[in-house]
Amino acid sequence: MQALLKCLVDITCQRDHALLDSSVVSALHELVGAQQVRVHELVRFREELFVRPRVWIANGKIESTEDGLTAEHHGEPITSFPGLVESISQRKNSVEQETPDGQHVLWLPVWLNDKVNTCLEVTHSRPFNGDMLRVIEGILCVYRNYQNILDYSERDSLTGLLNRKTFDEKFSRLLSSAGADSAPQEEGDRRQGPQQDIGQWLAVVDIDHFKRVNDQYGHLYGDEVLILVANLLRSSFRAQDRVFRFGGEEFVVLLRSTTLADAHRIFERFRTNVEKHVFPQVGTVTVSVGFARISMETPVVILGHADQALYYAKANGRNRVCHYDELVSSGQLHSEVSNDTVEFF
Ligand SMILES: Nc1nc2c(ncn2[C@@H]2O[C@H](COP(=O)(O)OP(=O)(O)OP(=O)(O)O)[C@@H](O)[C@H]2O)c(=O)[nH]1
Repeated sequence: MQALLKCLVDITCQRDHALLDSSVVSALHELVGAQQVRVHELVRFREELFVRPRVWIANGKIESTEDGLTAEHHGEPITSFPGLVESISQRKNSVEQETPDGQHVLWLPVWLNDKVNTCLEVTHSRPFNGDMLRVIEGILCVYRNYQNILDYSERDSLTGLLNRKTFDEKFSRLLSSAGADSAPQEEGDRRQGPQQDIGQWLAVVDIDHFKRVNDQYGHLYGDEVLILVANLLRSSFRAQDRVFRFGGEEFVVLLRSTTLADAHRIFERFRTNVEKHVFPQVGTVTVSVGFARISMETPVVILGHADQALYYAKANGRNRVCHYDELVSSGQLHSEVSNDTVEFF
């Protein structure tokens, strides 16, 4: 009883998804004597679902995959885990399986509004008995409720995108984990051509003449446009990219591990997706995008570069995508740090 209470206290004092995952893994390991506990995330890539371990316990030590910009690995196709497929397709809370080497594996999808983004995998040397299952199900309920609360504080209530507070908290961490990937290339790598020049990219997206939408159609239609643009953002980028509502009609996208040519193509595709979309009552809406490479500079500088490219796009016709380095090298923009965003960091 005391061990259970201690685990509940540990779980409910967390203010961060990664720490919450770790405390749930430790709790299940301790309370049911599980040999292995893993938290997986389900990632959709090219219409296929993949299972990617996020946090697990190995030899009594908690391990995790960093939420890094370089996290390109999609994981294993979900079809490699028949127990998980069965639990999701039959909308079960858990499915137990015995492996060929006599281990017992319990798959537990974390259902949130009929959707599963996360699941737990608990492995034990013995079959799970009633007491163990009751403890696991109780911890799973606390985990689900707490994930809901954390989601609520990390997300913008209108669009459901990650909010600016989350960006401020996470960007420095994402930058440090992207450090190695963003380091300047060696001469030998550079000779392989621009296709090898993989980078991480930050874009600031702003709806054009949004004030006119509010003034002409009212705030309710303005809000509807924000929600629809947020949906287009979600569907235009990959699961491992991150999209934030930064405030008002401004959004920030972190695009992971791609070349400059692809970054251009991806942001252009998003821009045309918005341009082609028919917004109820309002009709056509366009967006301007400024983007910059995520370098070893500080977050303020990187955000400032993307902002400068955005202002250039706004001042030069709107409904376009501009890249900071290209504007600087072509002499259209002078290299200087915008101080507009300094207050955030
Ligand atoms: N409906 C709605 N409007 C918002 C929200 N947040 C900010 N706005 C409005 O967004 C508008 C932003 O206007 P401006 O900054 O002048 O920019 P703009 O009209 O988009 O013009 P450009 O950016 O120069 O193309 C203001 O009218 C704000 O009131 C929101 O949550 N809902």
